Amino acid sequence: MKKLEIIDVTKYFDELYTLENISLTLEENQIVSIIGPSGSGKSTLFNIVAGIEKADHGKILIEGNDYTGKTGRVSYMHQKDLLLPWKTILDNASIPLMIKGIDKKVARQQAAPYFSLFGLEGFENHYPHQLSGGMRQRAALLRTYLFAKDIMLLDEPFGGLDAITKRKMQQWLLSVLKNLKASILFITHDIDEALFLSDKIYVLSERPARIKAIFDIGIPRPRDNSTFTCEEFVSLKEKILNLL
Ligand SMILES: Nc1ncnc2c1ncn2[C@@H]1O[C@H](COP(=O)(O)OP(=O)(O)OP(=O)(O)O)[C@@H](O)[C@H]1O
Repeated sequence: MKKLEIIDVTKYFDELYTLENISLTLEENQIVSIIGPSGSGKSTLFNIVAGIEKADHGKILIEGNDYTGKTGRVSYMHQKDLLLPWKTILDNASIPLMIKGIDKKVARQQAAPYFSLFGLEGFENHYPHQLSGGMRQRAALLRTYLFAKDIMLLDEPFGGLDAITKRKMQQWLLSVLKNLKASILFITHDIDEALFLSDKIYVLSERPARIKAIFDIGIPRPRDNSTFTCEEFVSLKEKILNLL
């Protein structure tokens, strides 16, 4: 099933031509990555999907319904985790439920069962500064997930992490997705990351961003460390590198 369709989206910021006829499809339970040069318009595209920014032309369909310009349907996580430093991890995770009008106590009760799946069990009452970088990102991912469980927009969620933590987080994300039904649109500058995680990769051009190429990633799952050196991975990586 098509969870999300971006149809022919064009965007100008005054004279600045940013997105040119972008169309993209995210199927249910897929991870689709977007790779493109800095400043090409990837975050702008996410803002349009989230309804925060208006497109000059084009549509956003979610499960076939028109969500162009509407907020609140998909969850969205930025590179900087933005956990509130004065709130515990449990209270941070409860925020999206409270935004939806759920009482604080009930929100905590609903968020708590996810802590073990997100590798945060025992840290419910800790504050963000007491957690490692990877744990903070998992907490931010949990908070994002609790806002809208089925469609998540992740804008370089592991961009600020060291290489080893990043690799662990990618593996963790794939394993956790076996238990959570979620469709993910993922922005990254990291080709290895895109290839490791994705079912499909869209490569964007310099601004105005056009779709330069679309790759279906048939690398078998489950993926593990050996994925990074398999023939298909290496050959796709070379093709993408040549496009950027
Ligand atoms: N609100 C805005 N007003 C004017 N220009 C904007 C606005 N938001 C973004 N831009 C411009 O649009 C272009 C695309 O920005 P955007 O942040 O979407 O790129 P990006 O591909 O996400 O970049 P990066 O990979 O560096 O995060 C940039 O030139 C940026 O300066």
